[in-house]
Amino acid sequence: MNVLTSAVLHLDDVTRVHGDGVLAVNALRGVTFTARPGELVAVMGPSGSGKSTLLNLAGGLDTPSTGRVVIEGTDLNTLDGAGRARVRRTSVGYVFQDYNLIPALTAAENVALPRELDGDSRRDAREAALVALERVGITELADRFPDEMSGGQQQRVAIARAVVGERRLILADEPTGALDTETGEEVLRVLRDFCDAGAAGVLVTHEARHAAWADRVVYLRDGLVVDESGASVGVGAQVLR
Ligand SMILES: Nc1ncnc2c1ncn2[C@@H]1O[C@H](COP(=O)(O)OP(=O)(O)OP(=O)(O)O)[C@@H](O)[C@H]1O
Repeated sequence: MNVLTSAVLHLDDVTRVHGDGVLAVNALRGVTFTARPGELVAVMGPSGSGKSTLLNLAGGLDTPSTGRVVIEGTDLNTLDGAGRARVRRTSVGYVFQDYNLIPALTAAENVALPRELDGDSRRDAREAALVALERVGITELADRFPDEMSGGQQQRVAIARAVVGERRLILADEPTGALDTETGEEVLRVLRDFCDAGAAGVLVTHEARHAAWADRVVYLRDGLVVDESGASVGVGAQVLR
C-alpha cells in the first residue's frame, strides 16, 4: 500500500532551520517519519535533538523549511493558513504535560470546545464530549471544573479533548511529566487504547519505561533519526497491556 494513503502522519525528508545567518539552527536535518493507524510511536532523544520541532511540524503548528508533512493524505504544503487550521481542528489532537485545560470551563465544556469551534451546535458538541469522556473512563466528572480534579483526571480530560470528533492523530508531549508513576501509567494505557482502536499516536518522552508502551521508538540526535527500534519494544508493549 502507498505510505501516503495508509499513514495517518507522514514526514517526508523534512528539514527545519530556526533563525538565519550565523544564528541559524538546523533543528531537523532530513527526517522521514511515519505513524500508521493503530500505531503508537515514541520519540526519544536528548534535549535539543528536535523532538518538539518534529511534533510542531506533525501538528501543522509549524512549517518545514524543506520536505513535506502529510496528514491523512493531505500535503500541508498545499494548504494556506486556514486550511492548515482546519486540518488541526479535524484530524489532530494535542496532549501536553500541563494539560492546558481552560479553568473556567467544566470537563465536558473543555472537551466540547474543539467541536464548537468547528461549527457543531452546543448540544452536538456536548454529546460528542460525553462520548469522549466515557472512552477515557470519567463520565461522572463531566460537570467538574479542572481545579476539582486530580492531575490524572485532568490529563484524561485533555486526552478526551484531543480525540473528540474522531480525530485520528494524537500528539503527546511528555503527557505524564506532571504525574506520579502509577497515574502516568494509567494515562499511557488510555493513549494506548486509542491507538489500538485505530488512532495513530506520537509520544515524546524521556523515559524508556514509557516508551515501552509504544510499538516503535524513534531516536533523534542533532536533528537526525539515529535509530529506530521496533520488535523488542513491541514485545514490551504487549507485556504491559
Ligand atoms: N524558535 C526557535 N528559534 C531558534 N532556535 C530554536 C527554536 N526552537 C527550537 N530551536 C532550536 O532547535 C533545536 C531543537 O529544539 P527542540 O525544542 O525541537 O528540541 P527538543 O528535543 O524538543 O528539546 P527538549 O527535550 O529540551 O524539549 C535546539 O537547538 C533549539 O535550541
